[in-house]
Amino acid sequence: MYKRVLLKLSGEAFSGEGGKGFSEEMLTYLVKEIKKIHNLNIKLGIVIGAGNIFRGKELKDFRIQMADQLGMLGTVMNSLYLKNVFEKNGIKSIVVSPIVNLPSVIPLKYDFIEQYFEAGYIVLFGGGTSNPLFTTDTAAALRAIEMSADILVKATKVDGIYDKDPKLFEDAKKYDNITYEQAIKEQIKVMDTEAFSICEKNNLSISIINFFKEGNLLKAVEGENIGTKVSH
Ligand SMILES: Nc1ncnc2c1ncn2[C@@H]1O[C@H](COP(=O)(O)OP(=O)(O)OP(=O)(O)O)[C@@H](O)[C@H]1O
Ligand SMILES: O=c1ccn([C@@H]2O[C@H](COP(=O)(O)O)[C@@H](O)[C@H]2O)c(=O)[nH]1
Repeated sequence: MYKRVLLKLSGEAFSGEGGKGFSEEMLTYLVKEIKKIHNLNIKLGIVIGAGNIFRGKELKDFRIQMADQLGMLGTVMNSLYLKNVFEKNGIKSIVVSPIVNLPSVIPLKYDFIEQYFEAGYIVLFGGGTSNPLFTTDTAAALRAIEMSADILVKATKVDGIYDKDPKLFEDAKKYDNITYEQAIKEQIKVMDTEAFSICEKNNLSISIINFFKEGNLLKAVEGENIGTKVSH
């Protein structure tokens, strides 16, 4: 079982697939799935996307730098939202972010992260990389390295990596294992090339799983390859 896990959650984990906003039903499901791994006493960091609010590239009439800043703020909103949901469910968490100065958000300081883990907090990393032109996949790779995670689990809406987008091609074939090199060479769109590259350089394996299948998150943390594993 992995002891230090960085979980990248799609913003759509809050809204349901293809949706916007926050769904009570989805949040109940999310808490149930998180409780299964939180009880294992692992050090858990979470990076949340903002697909349920804004993705920069979806805002067509905006300059990309502007749109991306809205996206990054969306990730902070999601982190705060999740902190509140966790609180109501007896789960201790803390929001850290390099981009905003708000009373419930702590500035990102590497030296303190371990103390939050030791005190039993889940650390919610908001604000992405703090730079436009990236996505939260790259932020997840960065934060995973910074917290010395054993694994980066990307919990998304497909069962893993396929040779082409399975949402568009019915005949797409799934890989159980793939190297970073192959993922980059084949320009696999499930995650940014930058994220694959950071993980490759730092020898951090990635597990891509379908978040919407009950029990998948627990299995991934226990080390089962239920989706696709990216490694050397
Ligand atoms: N080769 C591929 N294998 C698997 N999925 C692929 C592939 N190419 C494209 N995809 C698409 O990538 C999507 C997952 O990435 P996406 O960025 O949309 O989600 P996310 O990062 O989980 O969400 P968010 O933007 O909210 O963080 C899947 O829905 C899938 O359709
Ligand atoms: O480092 C980052 C991270 C995110 N953004 C912007 O936020 C949105 C939401 O993130 P997703 O990973 O797509 O869910 C993203 O589309 C970017 O617009 C950013 O600029 N920099």
